[in-house]
Amino acid sequence: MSEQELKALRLRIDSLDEKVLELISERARCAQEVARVKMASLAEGEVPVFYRPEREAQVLKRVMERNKGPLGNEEMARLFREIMSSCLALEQPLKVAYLGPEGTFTQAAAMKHFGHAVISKPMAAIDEVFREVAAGAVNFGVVPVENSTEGAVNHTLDSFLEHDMVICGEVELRIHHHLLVGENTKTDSISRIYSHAQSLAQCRKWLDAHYPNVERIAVSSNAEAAKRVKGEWNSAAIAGDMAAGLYGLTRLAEKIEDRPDNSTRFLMIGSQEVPPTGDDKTSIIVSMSNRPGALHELLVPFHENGIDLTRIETRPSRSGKWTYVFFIDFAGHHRDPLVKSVLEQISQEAVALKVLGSYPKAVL
Ligand SMILES: C=C(O[C@@H]1C=C(C(=O)O)C=C[C@H]1O)C(=O)O
Repeated sequence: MSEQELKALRLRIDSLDEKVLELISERARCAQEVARVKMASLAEGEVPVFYRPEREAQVLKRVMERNKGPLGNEEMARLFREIMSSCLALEQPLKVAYLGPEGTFTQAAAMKHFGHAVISKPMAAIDEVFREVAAGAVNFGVVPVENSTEGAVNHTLDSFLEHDMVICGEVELRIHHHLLVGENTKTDSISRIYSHAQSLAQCRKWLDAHYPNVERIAVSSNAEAAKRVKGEWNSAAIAGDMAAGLYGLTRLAEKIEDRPDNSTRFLMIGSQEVPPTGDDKTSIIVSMSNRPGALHELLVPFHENGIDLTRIETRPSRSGKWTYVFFIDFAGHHRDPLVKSVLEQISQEAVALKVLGSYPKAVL
């Protein structure tokens, strides 16, 4: 390609960038107008709601449907995710608490869902994320809820039993783990490997094959593991890209998770009810009396009404020995007439039924 051709193309890019810049600014001004209209139409004492997850899901879906390439749908949606995040921050910067410290997969999930224009606050434990949201110190919290290799995150499920929270969204993240070492690590004399228990479990076979005799030490998070390695010459950490970057560690081995599709699902928790988008999920907690056929009775209404159950999990109820609660996720919104009637049928048989929230299915 000649210099001449390159120069012409760069001029074209400059002129396109000017148009993109102007259009983004116009979009941002529109978002400011939306804020003005929302404020003007408030009733006495009503609190304005700036963040609309159902609208954001629709915007991203529309972008993906209309995208003709060459950028892929996910890539394009990611760019629009950031534009919306910045536009919303003009209306109101969201405050989001997540399971920290900085560099955790939960932080990456928070950024994937809300974009980078949020004020994010790392918390030391899942329960603290719930408490921070309940106290009103942040608008939303982000917590892991299940992993495709290791199953439920029980701390999160149990926290739902203790706090009144509304689930406002979900996001899924592919989890890639690396074996990380610091500048001073003697790589041939590694005697301990730090990571979160979930990550150690997700890499169990790889560790058995490559480091069978090395001590595996579970710490509070992958980011904490990465932090420890920085100051030790004989240890390594299993963690992801964010933690590696944050603590300046290098990858001794990449993508060491046992299952290549290893993914974690995260929930956004808050106090805001989300209206239907037409492609939603609902999460409920149900406790049934301890008698034969109780689980069957719970599931029949879903089957009879053709409602797709996406997940069912059992936890001790904490209100009696050997009594249980069921966490159930299914397709649909609790305001859909069909879902409403299913929930009514269940509540007739159940000891207790609580809708944790209906929210758009993960778009990104
Ligand atoms: C602009 C709005 O407010 C926020 C910003 C959005 C955007 O930038 O597209 C979408 C939904 C809201 O989170 C709106 O409610 O439409």
